Amino acid sequence: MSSRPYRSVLYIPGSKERALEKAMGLAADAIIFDLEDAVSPEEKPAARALLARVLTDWDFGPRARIVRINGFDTEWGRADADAISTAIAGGAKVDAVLIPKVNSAADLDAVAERVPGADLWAMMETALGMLNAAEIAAHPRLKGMVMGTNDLAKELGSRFRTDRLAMQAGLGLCLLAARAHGKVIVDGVYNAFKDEEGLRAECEQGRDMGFDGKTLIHPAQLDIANAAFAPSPAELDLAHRQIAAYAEAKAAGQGVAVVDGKIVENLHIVTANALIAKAQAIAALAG
Ligand SMILES: CC(C)(COP(=O)(O)OP(=O)(O)OC[C@H]1O[C@@H](n2cnc3c(N)ncnc32)[C@H](O)[C@@H]1OP(=O)(O)O)[C@@H](O)C(=O)NCCC(=O)NCCSC(=O)C[C@H](O)C(=O)O
Ligand SMILES: [Mg+2]
Repeated sequence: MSSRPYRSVLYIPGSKERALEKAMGLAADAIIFDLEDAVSPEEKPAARALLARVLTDWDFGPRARIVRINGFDTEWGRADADAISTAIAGGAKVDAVLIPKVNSAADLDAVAERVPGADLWAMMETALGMLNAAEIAAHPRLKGMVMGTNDLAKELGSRFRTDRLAMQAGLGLCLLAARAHGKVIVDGVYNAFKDEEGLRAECEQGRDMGFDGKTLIHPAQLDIANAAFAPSPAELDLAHRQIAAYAEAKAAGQGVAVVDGKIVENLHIVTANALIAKAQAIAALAG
């Protein structure tokens, strides 16, 4: 699995130069430069050219750069892929290409062939994609998955609920698939970008389920996601105490320690070390 943090993954319409400029100073772990749904058909050619320039000339620091292209079932998809491929060959820094509405591993093959120079990420947002999540996650070029909960709700005909009951089957299937194959997985967006409490609750739900972070649509959502998906001081304190107690137990010839009334075994030490490594990666990102 990636050691790079993906707590906050901000979508920016590829057509909005001002927002792209602003992103260079925002506390996002990763940016999705969007050519798909946030860009109107009329704006797509200009957005493609703008992104090629921006990704070559501008400095986005440690933020991961992910470009969401249009699907190959649209008139823009192949031209997007070719433009990104050419830009990469010309020096553009692109960490990954994000493919929308992935239904099967074959959808990834088509893009993989056309963009040899970047990792692939998949938007998980169709009913068929949910059912094929395991083969999609197993694709050798795939490094990450992004939940597209708006499109999924549209396909399911489901309604928004704060507990996201209708999403649970799909979220769970994709999480299982991503974890089985060691891939990054990021939760869907929270549309009401002025509703801080609602966003915080949904971030915490996603974090507790096991997601690496949340996709976001507005800079005002960054701090909440960054806080929710980072290890808390209390969690880090517990991790250090577990490691110390387990080392002591082991030295005394025992396989199990007890901390705060709960058993600590080797598997808990693996989790504790992963948590500390995550905190260190976040600190390194902040410089
Ligand atoms: C939602 C918005 C349309 C709101 O835009 P606006 O009204 O302009 O917001 P503000 O005036 O509050 O903006 C304040 C400043 O912040 C900058 N800004 C705004 N949004 C972004 C952004 N995403 N990244 C970077 N900077 C941003 C503005 O430029 C202002 O800056 P300044 O001029 O200095 O004051 C807008 O936020 C927006 O377009 N968001 C992105 C929408 C988007 O990308 N949608 C597609 C992805 S979601 C999706 O497709 C999900 C998935 O596929 C699914 O199926 O679920
Ligand atoms: Mg979508």
